[in-house]
Amino acid sequence: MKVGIIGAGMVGSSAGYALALMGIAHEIVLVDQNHALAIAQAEDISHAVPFMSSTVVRPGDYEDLQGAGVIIIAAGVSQKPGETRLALLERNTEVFRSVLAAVLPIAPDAILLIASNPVDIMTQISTRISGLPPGRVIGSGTILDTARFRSLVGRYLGISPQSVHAYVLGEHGDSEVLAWSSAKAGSISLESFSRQIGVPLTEALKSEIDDGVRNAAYKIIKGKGATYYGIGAGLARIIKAIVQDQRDVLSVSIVTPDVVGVEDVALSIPRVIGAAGVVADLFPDLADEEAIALRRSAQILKERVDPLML
Ligand SMILES: NC(=O)C1=CN([C@@H]2O[C@H](COP(=O)(O)OP(=O)(O)OC[C@H]3O[C@@H](n4cnc5c(N)ncnc54)[C@H](O)[C@@H]3O)[C@@H](O)[C@H]2O)C=CC1
Ligand SMILES: CC(=O)C(=O)O
Repeated sequence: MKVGIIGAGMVGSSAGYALALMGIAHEIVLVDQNHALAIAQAEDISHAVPFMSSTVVRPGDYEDLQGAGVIIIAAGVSQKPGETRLALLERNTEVFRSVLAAVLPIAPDAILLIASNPVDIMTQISTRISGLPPGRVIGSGTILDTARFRSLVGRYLGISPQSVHAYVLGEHGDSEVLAWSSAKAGSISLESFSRQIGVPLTEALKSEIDDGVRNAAYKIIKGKGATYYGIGAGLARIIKAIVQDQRDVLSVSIVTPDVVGVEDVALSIPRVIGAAGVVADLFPDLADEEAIALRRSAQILKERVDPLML
């Protein structure tokens, strides 16, 4: 499959690098308004290819995205230290209007994979502007937050993050919800697992993990200016599910008809992803306080997105 990446900055290039290492696309085309950057990133990534795969990585213009199966949109501005994702909304909405106007006539059948922040709202705007079915306009949503959650829980419990089955729901942002009540280690509830191995899952420990997940981006951006390796791998993981029609359950954001009583809002819950994009939504069983927090998260997004949908 040909994969297009619009925005060859830190996130777009990291996704390209992860994809090239995984060898799941036969061609990757990098497009950026800074064409010199796209040329340099494509050349640099292509030098990793001989070690791992045979993917062709090249810079291009919008016309070169013709025939792409998936197009990542990672163009726009990113957070400065201390800035929230929602603060990027106006600036990135403008960027998306021009990017979508350029790409949709060239690649009308591509699945759009949105990374730019605030990712849930950019996903909803892209769904509206493109007129594509919601399952074909996928925001990376909380795929990264879920990875952070699994990583921290795995570290505390002394098990592989891949054996931790736990999701972050709602906004990819400050109001996100860690779904502790449905989290499992293997097939065992976290509560039972932690008791059995003698590592009690105290409220203090949960609160520390919550802070580690919710504030990871702020801490990383303060330390190095941006986050990109995690989301780069997450975007590549979503594309793998599409290219290989894997029917994986991943937490991603699409416009959803009803989320705990909030209608038509893009946010993350676990969803089944295959060749056609998102093919099923899964609503986890939640504790009462988690359902209330998810509703609040949905409302926060809805209040920001509704004025843009007029
Ligand atoms: N979804 C997630 O989990 C994450 C999302 N992000 C978001 O991803 C976005 C990109 O972040 P970075 O790559 O760090 O930023 P960056 O500044 O390194 O790259 C952005 C690129 O977009 C390009 N660009 C801007 N306007 C454009 C246009 N109209 N057409 C084509 N290209 C255009 C710029 O030239 C630049 O190369 C930000 O909105 C950031 O907040 C960042 C990390 C995680
Ligand atoms: C920047 C961002 O959205 C993240 O790292 O979660």
